[in-house]
Amino acid sequence: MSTFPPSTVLGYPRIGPRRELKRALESYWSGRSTRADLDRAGAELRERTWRRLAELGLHGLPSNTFSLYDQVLDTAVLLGAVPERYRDAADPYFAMARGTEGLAPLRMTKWFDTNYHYIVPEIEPGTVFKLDASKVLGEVREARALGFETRPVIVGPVTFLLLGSALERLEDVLGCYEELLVALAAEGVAWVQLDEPALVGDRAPEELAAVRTAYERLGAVPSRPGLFVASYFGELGESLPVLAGTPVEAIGLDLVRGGLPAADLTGKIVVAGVVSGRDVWRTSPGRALSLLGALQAAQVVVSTSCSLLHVPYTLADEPELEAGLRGRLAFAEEKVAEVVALAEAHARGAAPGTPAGTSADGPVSGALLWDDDEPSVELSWDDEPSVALLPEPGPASAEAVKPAGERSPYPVRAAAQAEHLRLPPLPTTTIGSFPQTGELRAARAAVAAGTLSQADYERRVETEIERVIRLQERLGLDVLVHGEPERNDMVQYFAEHLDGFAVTRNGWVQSYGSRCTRPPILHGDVSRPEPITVRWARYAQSLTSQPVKGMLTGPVTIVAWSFVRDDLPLRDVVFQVADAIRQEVRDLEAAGVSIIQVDEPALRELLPLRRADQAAYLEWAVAAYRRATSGAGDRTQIHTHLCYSDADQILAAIDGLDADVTTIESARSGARILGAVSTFGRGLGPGVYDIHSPRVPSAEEVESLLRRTLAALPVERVWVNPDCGLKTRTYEEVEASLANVVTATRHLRTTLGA
Ligand SMILES: Nc1nc2c(c(=O)[nH]1)N[C@@H](CNc1ccc(C(=O)N[C@@H](CCC(=O)N[C@@H](CCC(=O)N[C@@H](CCC(=O)O)C(=O)O)C(=O)O)C(=O)O)cc1)CN2
Ligand code: MET
Ligand SMILES: [Zn+2]
Repeated sequence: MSTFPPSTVLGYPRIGPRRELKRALESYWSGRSTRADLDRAGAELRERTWRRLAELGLHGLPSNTFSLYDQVLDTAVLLGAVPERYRDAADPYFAMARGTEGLAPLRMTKWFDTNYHYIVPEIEPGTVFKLDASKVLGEVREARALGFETRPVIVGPVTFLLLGSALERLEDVLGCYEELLVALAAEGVAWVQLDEPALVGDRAPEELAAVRTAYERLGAVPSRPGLFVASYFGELGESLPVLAGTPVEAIGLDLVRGGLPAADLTGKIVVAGVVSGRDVWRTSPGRALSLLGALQAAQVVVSTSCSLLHVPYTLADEPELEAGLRGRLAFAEEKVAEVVALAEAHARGAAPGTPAGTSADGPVSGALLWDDDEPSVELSWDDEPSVALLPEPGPASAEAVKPAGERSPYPVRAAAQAEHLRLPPLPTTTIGSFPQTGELRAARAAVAAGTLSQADYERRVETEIERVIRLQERLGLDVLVHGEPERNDMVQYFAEHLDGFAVTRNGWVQSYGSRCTRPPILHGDVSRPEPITVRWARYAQSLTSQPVKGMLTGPVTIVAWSFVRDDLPLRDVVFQVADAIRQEVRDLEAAGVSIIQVDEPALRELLPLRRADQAAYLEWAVAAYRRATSGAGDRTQIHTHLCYSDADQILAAIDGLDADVTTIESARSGARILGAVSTFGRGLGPGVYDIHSPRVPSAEEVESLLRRTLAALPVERVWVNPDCGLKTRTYEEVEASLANVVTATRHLRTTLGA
């Protein structure tokens, strides 16, 4: 087996530094360009990435890290797991990802504990696996034509099947992987990377047995590339000795979140993830080199802890960042430079902390890595003892805040709210955002460019709020929203109005498909200099006699979707944000807003991957939410919103949030949540409209989902709403869909005799 290149990354961003892929995709989807145009845009992005990685001095270049939508969907296509109903679609790949006329898309859910979403493979007993290696081989050839030898990256068989809840199909799938290895060897590929992040979670004995079977079988393929199994997002734990006992030549370890391996890896190549792919902080060279030096292995390769998909492209595109902060940061390109510099230092046998100084061959090598040698503190959410030993966070300000938990019990509040709000049965509402129009986005860009005044911008926001209010009145919705037109994003907007955060101009990170966010950087103590949303809420309420919900993002979500300082326990940081939101809740209430929604869609996302750590997390996360919301009086109705399909796993914690009403994704996931909600003790709105798809649901479809909800919950507690906010949809889609939602609800009310 050949040696492994001394430095590599597990994966790379693919949306393009200026979101070129987003534009190419959306242009193709809207019919403004052809599939060939899209493919050309993809090829340009791949070429640019390989060239840049090589320029930065990286030795082991990955391929197949590009995807037009999602790497798990690509793997399903690779293995032939395309459900029958999509096969005749004009473009089956995007039909699975987004749905088409009359055809709902596949489910989509969060990739482990990240804000990236993957398409859930649909594997039925009748699924026939059949290899289609064209994309993988195509990228290898494409890179080779440019002069680059690459290592294809593919989701591994165990993770793929666990994501598709079909581990029993291991034998069938392994046949395809064996065939793939043979094809790659015939192509002259030296190494292949199989990603197995699922192995960092708790794995049952039969799952560990599947790991053994899989890698013994693949290891036994007579003529094959070297096998590199990559783990990330945590420590392998009990999977490590199993994997180490198979013939795989190289094992990737996340040494940012996990510790040095406990198993004997002296016969293996260790691909050491010492540069974090999950944060934007510079790597401490001292810590990284001592880890590298401590590894006992046949070869130590320097790498990232996971794919760099989760960080922005480059600091070079952020001229406005304050210099002091900037000096502490590294985005993808800078992280690649760190990997290269660490590999050089490690090869020279540098003692920890020795400046590299002389590595003058790369444009960003030495200086970036070494000129500030402050050891950075480890990620605090792995830091259990410090979490346990934390003192209670103090109040945000000297002004005495009421202690958490002082609202009356739910039945008392529910009665007070019913009296005050006088809503019909099955009240209809939406989740907050209405379509973000191109005009609004352009107006924000114009303010940033100095070509539109703040006052003119604010008038446009008001005009949009009025349009949204009138539309909802016309549609006949019961609880209105202002539509969030003033927000670029539900997290970034709050970060821009709180002290302690920095935001980027081009720091885009893919969230799903063509959708991206610019995660703010939470680098200091958080506080709220002044009210954030009150003026918009007050304006919206002034336009109508219907109740308008105030709309806030919860503390866990603000932190989860930001890059967070690593010198404080995560819990402390979340409580700082909770105190700021608490002030906003009280100001909204004082302004006469009688329903306030505090979104917590990322509550599930930060749930630790190992069960042993989950209860402690849920306890403080729920406490932070209650701290943010419990300043409201009994008559004020607190809503929360979560949007992921496996909320059933933490339903008890969601109940613990003590919100009066919870709206939750359900339509996109075939209403599977309904099986678990009967014990839920408060108002609940399982979504009846999948907003991630451009499809308009019919009134019949909505009514049938509502009937299923009513079979699971008492009618007095049921709310009617979409799965999530409407910002990614067009007004045309939204009007038609919401009209059907209202029609279905009214029809159902008549059949209830209500
Ligand atoms: N942070 C976060 N995470 C989340 C969600 C979320 O809403 N926020 N929702 C869930 C699903 N994930 C999502 C992630 C992103 C988007 C989304 O719509 N993102 C927008 C960008 C939002 C944004 O920052 N918009 C800015 C910048 C918009 C822009 O593109 N401006 C143009 C210029 C304006 C123009 O002429 O069009 C440019 O920069 O080129 C604004 O509105 O101000 C997109 O990809 O299109 C939706 C859902 C889970 N995770
Ligand atoms: C990802 S959850 C989104 C909630 C937010 N209030 C919205 O409607 O956009
Ligand atoms: Zn949502």
